[in-house]
Amino acid sequence: MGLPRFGRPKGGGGGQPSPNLYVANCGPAVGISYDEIRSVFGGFGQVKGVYAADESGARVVVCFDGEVSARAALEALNGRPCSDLGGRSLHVRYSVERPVCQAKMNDSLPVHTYASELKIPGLYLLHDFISLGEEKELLGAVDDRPWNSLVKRRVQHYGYEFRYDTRNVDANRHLGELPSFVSFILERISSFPGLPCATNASLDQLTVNEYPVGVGLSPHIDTHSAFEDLIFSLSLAGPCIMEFRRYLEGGWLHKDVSGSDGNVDSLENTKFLRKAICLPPRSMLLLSAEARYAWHHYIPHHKIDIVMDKVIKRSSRRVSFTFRKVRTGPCRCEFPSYCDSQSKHA
Ligand SMILES: O=C(O)CCC(=O)C(=O)O
Ligand SMILES: [Fe+2]
Repeated sequence: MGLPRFGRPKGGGGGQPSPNLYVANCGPAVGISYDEIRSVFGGFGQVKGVYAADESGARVVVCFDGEVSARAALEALNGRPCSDLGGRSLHVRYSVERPVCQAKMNDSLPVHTYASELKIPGLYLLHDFISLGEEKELLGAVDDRPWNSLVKRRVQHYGYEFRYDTRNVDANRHLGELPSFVSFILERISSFPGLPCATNASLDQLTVNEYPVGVGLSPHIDTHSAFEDLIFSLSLAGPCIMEFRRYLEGGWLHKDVSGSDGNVDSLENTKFLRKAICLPPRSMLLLSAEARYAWHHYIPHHKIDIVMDKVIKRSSRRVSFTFRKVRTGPCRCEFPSYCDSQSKHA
């Protein structure tokens, strides 16, 4: 389920009477829970539901079972500080039902919890891959080391440097072994169901990304010729939503050309399938097969995410550890239209 199909009325005034109210300055982002909202509006009649009106977390739609209750609530609560809702002044108007197509466009994508729900071959997510104590140690270790600042986020590279201008690595410039503070992760990676035992030993490149609150990552496929089949990403500190897009016409040439860290989405007008998953802290994501080679991954630039109709405020930075194996020969995957090694234009 996404957002309800009710939006903000156009123009001034309270709008056309309706059982549904659009209430601004109210919601989880300003410290008011849906239960509190339901309880206050419930004083005027039966409330059928309270929903996020948009992704702000500060605007809701309250649906009553009839117009009489909605009118009573609007007249009593609009423009006055409400002591039961933290003394906030609510802006209340009648809500209008949006046409289906508009509702669909504005709807947030359903966000799944388990990788199997996305039905993308080769996508896996293990929750609680590390403990709270281990997470703290990993964060301490990277915070003790120098970060490189990109435009919007900071990074550290181990093993080989990842170059954002070429979206590749220089396989001839080995920076050294992966640091000892990640040894236990590499060992645990061999517990991933169905992987060859030697996988952990072969991973030789680590990128640590630190995303401030609200910062995401442009849609991309990790360059086929740069890395082998398996890409592991461990999430720490804060959660994020990761979206996967399968562009119907493929083509590695369409990749994000925004350079080091820009937000340019050069794929906007192309048709694509979209699926989304929540990556909680301490979870390990694995991209392999089709998920690695044919689906773009993307972290939307949001301060608020909606997961299972709940508004989740991103309140902490997210730090990710991405483990890969640098490729030394050309890629021979089964997805040539996404592959820089196999494209005629490469
Ligand atoms: O932050 C992540 O989990 C993903 C990072 C990523 O996709 C990349 O570095 O290519
Ligand atoms: Fe990536």
